[in-house]
Amino acid sequence: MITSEKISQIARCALLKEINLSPKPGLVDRFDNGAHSDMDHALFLESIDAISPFFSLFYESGCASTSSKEALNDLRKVGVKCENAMFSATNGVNTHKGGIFALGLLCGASGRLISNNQECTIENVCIEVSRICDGLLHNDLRSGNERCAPPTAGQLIYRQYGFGGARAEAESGFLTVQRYALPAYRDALCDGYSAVESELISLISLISNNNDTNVISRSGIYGLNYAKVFSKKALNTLREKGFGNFETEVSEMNTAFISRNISPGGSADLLSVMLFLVDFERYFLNGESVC
Ligand SMILES: CC(C)(COP(=O)(O)OP(=O)(O)OC[C@H]1O[C@@H](n2cnc3c(N)ncnc32)[C@H](O[C@H]2O[C@H](COP(=O)(O)OP(=O)(O)OP(=O)(O)O)[C@@H](O)[C@H]2O)[C@@H]1O)[C@@H](O)C(=O)NCCC(=O)NCCS
Ligand SMILES: Nc1ncnc2[nH]cnc12
Repeated sequence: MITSEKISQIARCALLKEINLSPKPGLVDRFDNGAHSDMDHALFLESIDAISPFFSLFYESGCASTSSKEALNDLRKVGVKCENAMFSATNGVNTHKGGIFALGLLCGASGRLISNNQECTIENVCIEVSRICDGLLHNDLRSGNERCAPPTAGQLIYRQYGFGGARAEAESGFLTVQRYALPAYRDALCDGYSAVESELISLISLISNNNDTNVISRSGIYGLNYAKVFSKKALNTLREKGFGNFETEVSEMNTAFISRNISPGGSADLLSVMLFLVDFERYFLNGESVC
């Protein structure tokens, strides 16, 4: 398979694994629609089909770029077209805006690494995303620099609380994923949990650490703190009482999140990022078969 197709397959696979992971608190999954009245599992599959053809375009755009700094503008042009395709497929529902942004950057950064013969490690691809996004938070969100009117939820939350959301995660080289989700995933696999169980543990560790602007826009700072505290408690339950009790607590968290309109969509996007990174390194560095 040619490289752009493989990158595209890894990105699509990350989105499919995320949406199929069930149960997930407050999020759409195979069991229910979480805190959402306008989305369901089938809509996410339609959205993934609409987005997938763009992943090879992000990759090729990264390959063609002459510097990290220059790459962002071209990637964003592909990103806007991809967002439009998503909105047409979902009748205007925002299923994957954050996911397109994060995975589009990762596909573009992969193109830059591979075309420059750099080693395909998780660390290198995250450093490249960080270089591509250098200055993004300041340039997009500093007062007077906003890219669109009316301001988006992300822009308003940055002004009010200073949380940088999807942009800050990308500009940091996905630090929240590297610091919390990946170690949780690897530890869980080492402890003998299945890949899917390990994905759920990673998601809960993301929710307990991520300043998800999607949670804040739907349920305020109260909702963010509630989500963090509840997911920390579930991780303690996992350590003290094992996976069965943890899974029961995740189901209780789902009911509690739904009644408070909490949807950790940013953490779902970061789970997709982690899944992309794991398969990217397994395939391109270690030569393992993935997806
Ligand atoms: C730079 C872009 C991300 C655009 O940013 P923008 O300012 O337009 O949007 P934000 O409000 O900043 O949020 C973007 C999405 O990022 C996800 N997210 C939030 N916090 C984090 C985080 N800490 N880490 C990672 N990702 C994060 C989140 O996406 C998920 O939630 C969406 C579903 O939410 P939902 O509440 O159901 O739907 P909404 O439409 O938001 O509200 P309702 O009306 O339904 O109540 C879903 O997309 C998930 O993926 C945030 O939504 C980037 O998109 C970009 O550059 N785009 C190109 C166009 C462009 O340049 N735009 C710049 C501004 S015009
Ligand atoms: N499974 C999911 N449910 C709701 N919002 C999301 N954003 C990304 N994945 C999501």
